[in-house]
Amino acid sequence: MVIQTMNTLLQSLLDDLIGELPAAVRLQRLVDALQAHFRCGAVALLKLEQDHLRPVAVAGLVGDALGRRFAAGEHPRLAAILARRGTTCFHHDSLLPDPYDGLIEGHAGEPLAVHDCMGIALQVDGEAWGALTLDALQIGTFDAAAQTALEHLARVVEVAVRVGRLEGEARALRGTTAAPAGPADGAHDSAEILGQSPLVTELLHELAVVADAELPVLLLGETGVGKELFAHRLHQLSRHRDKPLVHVNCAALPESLAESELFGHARGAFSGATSARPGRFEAANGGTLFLDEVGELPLVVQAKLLRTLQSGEIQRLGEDRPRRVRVRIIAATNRNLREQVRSGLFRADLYHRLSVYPVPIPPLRERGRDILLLAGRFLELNRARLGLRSLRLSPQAEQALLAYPWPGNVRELEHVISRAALKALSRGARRTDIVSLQAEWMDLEPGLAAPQGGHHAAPDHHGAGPSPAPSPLTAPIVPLRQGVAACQRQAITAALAASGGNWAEAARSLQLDASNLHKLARRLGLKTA
Ligand SMILES: Nc1ncnc2c1ncn2[C@@H]1O[C@H](COP(=O)(O)OP(=O)(O)OP(=O)(O)O)[C@@H](O)[C@H]1O
Repeated sequence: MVIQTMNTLLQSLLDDLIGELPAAVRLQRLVDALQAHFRCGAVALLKLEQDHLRPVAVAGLVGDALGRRFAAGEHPRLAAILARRGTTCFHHDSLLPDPYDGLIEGHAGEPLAVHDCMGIALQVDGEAWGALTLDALQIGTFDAAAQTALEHLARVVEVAVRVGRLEGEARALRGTTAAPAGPADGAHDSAEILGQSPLVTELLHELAVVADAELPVLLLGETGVGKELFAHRLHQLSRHRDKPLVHVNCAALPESLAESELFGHARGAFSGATSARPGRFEAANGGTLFLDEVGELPLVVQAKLLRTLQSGEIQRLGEDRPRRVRVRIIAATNRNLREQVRSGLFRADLYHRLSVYPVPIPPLRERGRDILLLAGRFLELNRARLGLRSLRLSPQAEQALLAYPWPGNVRELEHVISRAALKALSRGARRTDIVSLQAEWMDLEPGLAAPQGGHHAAPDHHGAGPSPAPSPLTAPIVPLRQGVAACQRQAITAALAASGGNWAEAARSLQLDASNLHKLARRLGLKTA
């Protein structure tokens, strides 16, 4: 790459500031330009959130780096950078551990070569915003001139962050986004929801739009896709975010107690009711009631729930007096509720009430490289929990994670990484090593087919985990048509994963016409619309 002079660099950064660019793209271009200008291995722009730093744009770091969080207290270099205003430089002989040990792209699993590192704290609107860090694999890259240049360029980065923030606020004021003011500075505004694939970005946008309406929302998706997380997100984005969010796990409510749990009871309403007690509806008054696993609600309770939704009133068990409640309902299920209605397990009228606004949450296998972002988060959590210097994925493990259909979704990914990290230790990895998790430690079933139905029709079972895949010799003989469908499903899922959920790109890689791909995906149950 041509090394730009300071003037041409400033010119192109200013052009980006003036131009209409999504804030995240502007920050990424900035980081790429800094990497080229300083001729360094890696650049990271990190946002300070409470006590940890979250990468919002990186260049030269492995794919999962964006999903990681670096606790300032655990990384003395980052703490030192944050503690002062100017450039902080660590020379190659510094003994302080580097937060990016093992994370530099192209240096998979090797300790970082002796290198220089510098960083600078960033302030926006008079407050600490985060930091910019640069790592070079060549000693002496960050001389006095480079350190001074970083001080000038850090001001441009601060301006870019501020412009992104102001643009976000302006959009919110114009009402082009329903999201309440949040970190609109180009950083991925998703609290703890990780994901940058088109499907997740679209979903977050949809949640922001629907959050403020009083409508009930029905979150649909396979087990472990994050329905609970998205329900919390909806509540946080709603105007009732200062009011309670009450979580009810309908699957854990015994039929005999369900009514009093939801609606409360009067003193003496049943034996053991020694005092009057409000139910979950009253507890959620003014806020949100999250009915998790709503498909498991007993039919008798479904009838009472329907009455409450229709009238906006509840009646405590053993009381005649109705009480008014104002509660926003978010329900979630991994069941196919329409199927449940057909088989008489779920009331059709309640289904219609709850499904005014159904929100399908895409399964992990359709989120492309989000798998690596999430893996990065879980790697970092395990690294800290196990007290390891560095925990990363081998290139083969990365590929294996991207190709696997994830029937248990994000929860399964979390468990796979934790298990593999423990396996690494049991195989003799030392805490001071850069530990690379190997594909074979993940115990991913080869050739496991994706569950049928895609995210629009949630599967009809709970906690689906991977079932063992038979070897070709022991595989049962299946009708050829069924075998071909399984094969097609797998190829489409893999292509979608590789394209980050982009159907046009997936069609190209499968050498299919896009409309034929859509038709085939619908026929295979991978898509409904
Ligand atoms: N996008 C995401 N970013 C970060 N963490 C996630 C994301 N999605 C899911 N998780 C994590 O995955 C785990 C499972 O998520 P959650 O319990 O919300 O799934 P669920 O769909 O409600 O599952 P179930 O249907 O089995 O109840 C949680 O630990 C959650 O924090």
